[in-house]
Amino acid sequence: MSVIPVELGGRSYDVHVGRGLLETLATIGSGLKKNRAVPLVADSNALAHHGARLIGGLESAGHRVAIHEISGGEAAKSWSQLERLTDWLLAQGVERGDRVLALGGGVVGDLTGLACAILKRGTGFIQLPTTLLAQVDSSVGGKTAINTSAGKNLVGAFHQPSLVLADLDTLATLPPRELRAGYAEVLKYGVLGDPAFFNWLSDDGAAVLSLDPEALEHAISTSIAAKARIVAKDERETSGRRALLNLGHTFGHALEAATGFSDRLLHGEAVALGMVLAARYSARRNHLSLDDADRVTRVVASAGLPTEISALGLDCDGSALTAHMLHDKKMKSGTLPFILLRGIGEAYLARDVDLADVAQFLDGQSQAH
Ligand SMILES: NC(=O)c1ccc[n+]([C@@H]2O[C@H](COP(=O)([O-])OP(=O)(O)OC[C@H]3O[C@@H](n4cnc5c(N)ncnc54)[C@H](O)[C@@H]3O)[C@@H](O)[C@H]2O)c1
Ligand SMILES: O=C(O)C(=O)C[C@@H](O)[C@H](O)[C@H](O)COP(=O)(O)O
Ligand SMILES: [Zn+2]
Repeated sequence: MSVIPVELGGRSYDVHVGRGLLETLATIGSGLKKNRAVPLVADSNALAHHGARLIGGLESAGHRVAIHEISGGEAAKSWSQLERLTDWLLAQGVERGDRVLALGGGVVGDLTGLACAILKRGTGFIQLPTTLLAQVDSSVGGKTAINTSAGKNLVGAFHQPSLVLADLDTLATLPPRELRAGYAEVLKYGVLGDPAFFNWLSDDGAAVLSLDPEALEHAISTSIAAKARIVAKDERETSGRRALLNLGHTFGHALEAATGFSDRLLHGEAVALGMVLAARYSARRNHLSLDDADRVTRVVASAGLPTEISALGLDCDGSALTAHMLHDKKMKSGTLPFILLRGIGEAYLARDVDLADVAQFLDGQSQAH
């Protein structure tokens, strides 16, 4: 078991990583109240597989639990689900000092986090991530959001949880495709800032994907620690440091929009392909060697993640993809910075990228393979 602090002054919290954690929630200083039922917002699959351990542990400690179930992936990050959830939390009589539990992947975490950010202008919540992606990324750092018809995560807030429990036992029931999608965000930490981690993943990534206990814990703890360090320095993405966590996302979010936020392309898959595109675009600008761009492509491909736009069967061209990027939250004074690479482990913010050139590059990518 390891405990990784996220240092944010008065809003600091710990991320616990280990096995059998869900059943111990009530005993690890979680601040849950006993005067009314603990509100649990749960992904339906996570609830079916792991709810009993969590609820059993809470009930043995004298808590009652009220459950709000959410089903259905990315589509649940919507205004209608946000309204349903906030109405339910109000009906439960939730107070600001309570702790709402979010059990599930990034979808439930993002939705619950946003509901808690706006409920009574700020209500406490605890992240109980049950996907690899949520454990290494979305449960940490306080970005919360829903999607709108204009694009991805366009309505949201920064709202930190008070505790995160990443229970590795939950990953045993995760579909292989979801595990690979989460692995894309693990790879991201190596590509953006940690060449030794990238090399380790290139050599031992298969052990992570086969849920080897030691490899898994190392990959997850290293990823969380990397994210915690960045978030502690730039919580609200103002200095440019946190924007590096967006590596692969400028391309990725546009691809998610182009595929209608559907199961055709999961968020992690879009990030994987987006990282490959960021590496190839960096090479096009002669900032990254072709050899390093190929290394990124190979490590993504060897995890069974997508590396070619052409395989998506999109019916839109490069300029349609760059049009989606115009809503990107990094946009400043009409210019969109891109996270590009000078080397593996050396991401930087490029503020001089011409979107017309990106569109041309994307057209080339769609035809190249
Ligand atoms: N806030 C952030 O910083 C941040 C970071 C990265 C990603 N995200 C967001 O996270 C979302 C993606 O999250 P995700 O990949 O976890 O997807 P998800 O929440 O949709 O979960 C993926 C699938 O796994 C199922 N599932 C969850 N836990 C399970 C378990 N233990 N066993 C079996 N099935 C299980 C779910 O029902 C769902 O079908 C995207 O919306 C993305 O934008 C946010
Ligand atoms: O925590 C961050 O910062 C990230 O950028 C992590 C990303 O993996 C995540 O997908 C995030 O939600 C994207 O943020 P957005 O600001 O581009 O919506
Ligand atoms: Zn992401």
